Amino acid sequence: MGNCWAIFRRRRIRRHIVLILIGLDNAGKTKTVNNLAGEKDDKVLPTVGFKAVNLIHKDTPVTIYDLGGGPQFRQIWSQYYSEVHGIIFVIDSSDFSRLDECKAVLEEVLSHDRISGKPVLVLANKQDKDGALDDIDVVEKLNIEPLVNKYRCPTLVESYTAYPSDGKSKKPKIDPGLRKGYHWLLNYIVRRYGDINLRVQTDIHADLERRKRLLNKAANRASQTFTAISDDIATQTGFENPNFDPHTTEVDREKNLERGLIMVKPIGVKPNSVDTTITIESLEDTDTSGVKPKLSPLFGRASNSSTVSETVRIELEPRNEFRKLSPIVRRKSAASQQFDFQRRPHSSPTKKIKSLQNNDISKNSSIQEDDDKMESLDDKNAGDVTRIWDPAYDLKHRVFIKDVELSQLHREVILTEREPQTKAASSDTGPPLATLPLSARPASASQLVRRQLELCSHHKRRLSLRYVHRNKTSPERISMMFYEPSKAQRHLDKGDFQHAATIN
Ligand SMILES: Nc1nc2c(ncn2[C@@H]2O[C@H](COP(=O)(O)OP(=O)(O)OP(=O)(O)O)[C@@H](O)[C@H]2O)c(=O)[nH]1
Ligand SMILES: [Mg+2]
Repeated sequence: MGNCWAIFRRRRIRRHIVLILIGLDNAGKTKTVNNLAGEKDDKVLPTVGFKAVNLIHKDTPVTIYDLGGGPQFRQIWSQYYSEVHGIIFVIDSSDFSRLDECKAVLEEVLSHDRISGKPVLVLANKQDKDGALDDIDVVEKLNIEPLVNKYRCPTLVESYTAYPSDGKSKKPKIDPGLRKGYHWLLNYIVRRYGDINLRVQTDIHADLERRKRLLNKAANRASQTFTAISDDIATQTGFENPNFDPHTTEVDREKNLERGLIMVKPIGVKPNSVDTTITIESLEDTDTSGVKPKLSPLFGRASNSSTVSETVRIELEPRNEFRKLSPIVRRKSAASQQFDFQRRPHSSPTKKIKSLQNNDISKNSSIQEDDDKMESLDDKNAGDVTRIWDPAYDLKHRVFIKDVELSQLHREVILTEREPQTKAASSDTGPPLATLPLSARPASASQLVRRQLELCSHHKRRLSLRYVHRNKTSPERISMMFYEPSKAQRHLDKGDFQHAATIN
């Protein structure tokens, strides 16, 4: 009865053994796996990436990943380590010049925490060549014994020759050394399948968790903080402001500063991060009692409480989505346009303000979408670190919502002027967009975001906002809000948002 139960249990376990076949390039890995699979191969080519071979061993399916051994492919080996039950490491035992490299690579593999402890078959290939090292020499030259003891890898070293097919027999012969080694490895795994597979599953799960954590981390890193300070600085720091007024004097700007006009300045920019979030702060200070606080960028006034500072964190859509949301205001009266885009301010507008005296941009503009154009411009400008201005688009204004360091992933909004809405009825841009609000071109990042909200409602897009409430005495409170657009609205207010959850 006990025997029956043992047989029943053994049958119930569905085994699937996964092996990797690695070693330096030209060691003969592909030739070896072809031998094992009984495949004829007159000529083998270097493996680019990997090749998966499925075999059966005593009713158990076996998958062997034959990985490319070239230096450029070795870095992908580790991606397979978690899911393998055993390792086959092939050595060209006739190539003495690469023994040191081989030793270093073997140690790197065995020391990997997803490999150490797993069974390893070391195959000393090309025994047919003159002077080839046999298995005992290989153990000695590669210092295999202390190595496998150190990393607790049950190991067998076998010497063999991966035979070429002779053309007569259907299947290539399998060298007895190879056969012996292969069977040893599979039998070892089958005997301890429960333990080894548990380890494999645990490693796979841990990898998935790690990947999730990394993704979350990347998303957090992607959050950039921008503090509202002024349009001038906005231009200097990557928010190229098409409404930047070159006629404003330095003194005026100082005054604006005192009045708390919005400036946009990235804080703590980390290279390689993606700017998916813009934070605009409205700060109110007790010392500036006579000064009216800046309007909250999204929802009217900042808090009236003198001690509270409010941070509005606006999650923008990912780049593609953002592009769809981005406003394009098409200019119709090109003749009146005097703006010199070749010499428009880039990184330091203050020095070039004088050159922009002729700017005569109408404040009466509205928003239209033009995805096709945006698409082509997006392609054109992908990776545009230096922001070369293309005269072909000289009637358009660009607003870069990113810092230059984040060049690969920058977002851009292209704005050109358009005639007032009354004339726009005959425009070629389609009727639905005519209902979009007439408003001045965005003067700052906050206005730009407000535009996104307007478009969001117009296009019935869902928008989520993550709020961070701060004050000087209590800890930060983070809450999420969602906006589900139901009807096109000219203005959005706090009441239009659903309060979804308080995170903290
Ligand atoms: N003489 C001899 N040549 C062999 C033997 N095994 C493989 N070769 C030859 O060695 C060369 C490389 O073999 P591959 O199987 O492509 O080597 P690999 O390890 O897969 O190389 P990569 O895919 O680049 O990592 C080929 O020309 C094979 O014909 C062998 O046992 N004896
Ligand atoms: Mg190969």
